[in-house]
Amino acid sequence: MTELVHTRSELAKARTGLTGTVGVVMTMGALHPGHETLIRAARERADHVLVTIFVNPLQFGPNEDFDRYPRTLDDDLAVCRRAGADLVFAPSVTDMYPGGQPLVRIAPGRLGEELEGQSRPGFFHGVLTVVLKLLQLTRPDLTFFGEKDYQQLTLVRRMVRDLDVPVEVVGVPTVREPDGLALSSRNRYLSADERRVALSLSGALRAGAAAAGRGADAGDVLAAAHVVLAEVPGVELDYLVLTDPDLEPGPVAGPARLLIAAWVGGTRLIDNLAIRLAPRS
Ligand SMILES: Nc1ncnc2c1ncn2[C@@H]1O[C@H](COP(=O)(O)OP(=O)(O)OP(=O)(O)O)[C@@H](O)[C@H]1O
Ligand SMILES: CC(C)(CO)[C@@H](O)C(=O)[O-]
Ligand code: BAL
Repeated sequence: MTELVHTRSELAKARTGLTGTVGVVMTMGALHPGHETLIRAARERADHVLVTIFVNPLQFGPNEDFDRYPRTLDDDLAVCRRAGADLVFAPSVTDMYPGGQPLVRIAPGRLGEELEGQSRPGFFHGVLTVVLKLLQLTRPDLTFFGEKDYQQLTLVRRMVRDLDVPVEVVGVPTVREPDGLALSSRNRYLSADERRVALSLSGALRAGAAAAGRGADAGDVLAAAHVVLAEVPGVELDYLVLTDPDLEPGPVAGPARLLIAAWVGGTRLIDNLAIRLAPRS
């Protein structure tokens, strides 16, 4: 059975009933099979699974899609039930931020200002602040994050390490459509034509990975990815970078990560792939 609670006092009461280990999956709702995979991963590792559903205003910029972000609680509950969640916490904005906008926020540091943070100022302050609040409220042993949001996963790991938060962060590989498109709640904004255009993001990443497999260096990996993007009109590239797997600055060799963000019509999409470069000689 999946119990639904909305307030922090209901959560506190329901949480005391969860004996044994607890795994938490944090989401903004509009659940899809990517989220379901996170819930099932939590199911395998923990005695109880708690899902949070909260569209966090703190991580949206003034011109972003907070108001139109899909809110589909009934459908989301069906997904949670099917995937075996025990408890769903779907608070209101007032319940999460009873004093209004928090004065104290988590500062994500250098990495929080790059890539997603450069295009979405304040984004990771908002994400890490709500993630820490949800960790305090739910007190899990394990928490599960998707590799689709790779920089977010990396920063959550860093926060947990740097601030000694007593939780294990588990990364879950990206779930894709059969044609390669990374599942994302924002995919529902795409028209059929835009969806075809959006395939060039994963196509570019795959072309980069294939070039690396043929022994290409970092420059040629990026060039191979750019070729795919150049073939498809309608993609407005934000960034395409090849970086260290921990997103540390400096030259890249051996294991690496290729990350992309682009606009397709009015929708901003992200994706990434693990790449193995030949070691530097
Ligand atoms: N395709 C996917 N594969 C694996 N994990 C995913 C996938 N999509 C989302 N997740 C993970 O689910 C969690 C909640 O993400 P969120 O609710 O923002 O969904 P989303 O699809 O990323 O939404 P959006 O389109 O708004 O970015 C995050 O840890 C995210 O990385
Ligand atoms: C982690 C998160 C639930 C925080 O609002 C959100 O950024 C998301 O859904 O990835
Ligand atoms: N999927 C991460 C949350 C966001 O894009 O707002």
